[in-house]
Amino acid sequence: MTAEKAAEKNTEMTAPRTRSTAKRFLRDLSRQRARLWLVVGLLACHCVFYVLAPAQSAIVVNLIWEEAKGCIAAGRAFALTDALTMQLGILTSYYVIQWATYYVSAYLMASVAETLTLSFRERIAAKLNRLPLAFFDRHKAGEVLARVTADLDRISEAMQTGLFQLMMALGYIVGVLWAMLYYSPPLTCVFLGCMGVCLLIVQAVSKRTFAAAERRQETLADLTGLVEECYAGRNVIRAFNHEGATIASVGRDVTDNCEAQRRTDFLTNCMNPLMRTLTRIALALIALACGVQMLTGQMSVGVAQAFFQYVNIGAEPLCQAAFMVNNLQGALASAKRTYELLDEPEETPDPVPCLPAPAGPGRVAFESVRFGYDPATPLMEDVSFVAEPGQKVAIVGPTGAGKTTLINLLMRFYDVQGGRICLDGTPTESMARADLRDTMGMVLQDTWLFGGTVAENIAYGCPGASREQVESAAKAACVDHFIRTLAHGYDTVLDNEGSALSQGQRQLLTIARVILRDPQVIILDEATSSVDTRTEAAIGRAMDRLMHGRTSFVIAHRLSTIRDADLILYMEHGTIVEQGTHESLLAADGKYAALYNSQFA
Ligand SMILES: Nc1ncnc2c1ncn2[C@@H]1O[C@H](COP(=O)(O)OP(=O)(O)OP(=O)(O)O)[C@@H](O)[C@H]1O
Repeated sequence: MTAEKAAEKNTEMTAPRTRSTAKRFLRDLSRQRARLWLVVGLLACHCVFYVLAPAQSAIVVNLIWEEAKGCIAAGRAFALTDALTMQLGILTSYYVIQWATYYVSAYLMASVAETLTLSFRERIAAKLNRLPLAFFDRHKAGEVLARVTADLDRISEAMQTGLFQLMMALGYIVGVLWAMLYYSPPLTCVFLGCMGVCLLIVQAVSKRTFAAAERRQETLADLTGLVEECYAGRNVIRAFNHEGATIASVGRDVTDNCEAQRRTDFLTNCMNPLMRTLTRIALALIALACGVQMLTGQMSVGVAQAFFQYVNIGAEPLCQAAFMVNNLQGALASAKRTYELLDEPEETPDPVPCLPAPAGPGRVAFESVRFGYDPATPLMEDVSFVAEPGQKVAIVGPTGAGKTTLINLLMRFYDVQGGRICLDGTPTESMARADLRDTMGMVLQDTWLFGGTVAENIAYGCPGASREQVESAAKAACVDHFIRTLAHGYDTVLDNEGSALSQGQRQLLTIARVILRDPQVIILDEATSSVDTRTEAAIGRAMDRLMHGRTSFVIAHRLSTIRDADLILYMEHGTIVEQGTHESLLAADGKYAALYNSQFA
């Protein structure tokens, strides 16, 4: 299949999609039907007075013409007659009404557009919270960001320009045709002939514009995703001297976006000169006919100039048609991408009614759990173990063994595909996710701090906590002393996710956050390798305090810290291949013993 045929097929396939997107978009828009009807009413009023103004100007011009001819014949000076003054007053009032109705309707349209954008943003924000983590595994942050920013901005812009102008253009054309038919039906037919040709061209081009605009938004999302990735990985890029390759790949995405933008702009701009030429031909023909009718006395000077004004008013929307169509097609392409995000399959909803999360004591049981990120290729086939209340469970194994996955399932970031996980005898899938997560506290390697004060960051899981509670959590996490050395102590604002803090300091703050939350079950991803020995000792003490009296899961990277664990799970290829205490596993002389001996022998 040639490239042109493929493009043709693509264009044919986009037509039904465009229609269904347009229908859905109109449904969303109709939620503000009262304000929209007001806009339509005001615009109709604006168009009526816009179209009446040339007719009124014909009366004024004819009066001036008659008065001027009378003055020349009588040899007197030109003076404003009462009739002329009154007609001039009426003409001025038409212009004032036109202006006022235009501005009020434009203001209302802007508010309709912004309210719609706001509702899309709210729906997307709520949706992002309901999407499973698998969605975020598949999509780059920048790509999602582009839908929330660039796509929604385009919809808003198109409504305020494209849709608004389209409604106004339709009003002008209807009014102008009515006025033209009143003055001269034959000349109106000339104008209608030109308009028909223009509309055929617009229709042919608009079919292609949707596909072009969709491609433009896609390339923009790819570019945003890549730039976001490069920004986040800037240190690694420099460390590996990959600046050149990175610039080249950004360059490729920029070129793709530029190409898509160029095609969309070309489709818009190529039509304008063509439309102008066609309308100029219509104007020339009409001017010729008006001249002949004036010379034969069939048309007055005032009517001729009014007719000319009507042709201009009617021609302008035709010249702008490509712009309006492009604008609206671009908005539809953006709306389609927004709906795609809103239609993404969500996490399975919490059961109704759901069981309350047990208040304690924190017994966790995995019962024949089966799971795979891709259900077709299971990672875990039959994972079972029990963590008794207050026990420390260490999870060890080579990289990619499934340690993090086990935690992801416990937190219900992903749902199990077989078997079940119970907390104090209650299956976790029978509880609301929020209730389950309330019982758990996580300290990850990937510490996350947000732009706010140190105190706010510690109180993230308990927004109502008092300053005393925050400070005592910080003391328990061995980070109080460090916080007091900061410029504003607990009120120091952390910028850029706390990037000015060291990895160890960030981890101590996240430990304080979990201590304050006081959960039943603790999950620790041990990450002490990147900190100095003093900080490591402080983190170790803080973690011990955190785990004291609570069921805890520790993803251990160094076996020295887990000799005292009540249960050690040794994992490989998603399966627990050995479980027991340190002593029993050493005695069994299996894989754990081999790993331990490789580290300490
Ligand atoms: N979001 C994901 N989507 C698809 N596959 C994943 C995802 N996360 C992990 N995996 C795969 O699942 C397997 C287990 O990964 P997991 O992160 O649980 O290992 P791990 O034992 O925690 O490794 P490490 O010690 O390196 O952190 C790996 O093969 C990994 O490639």
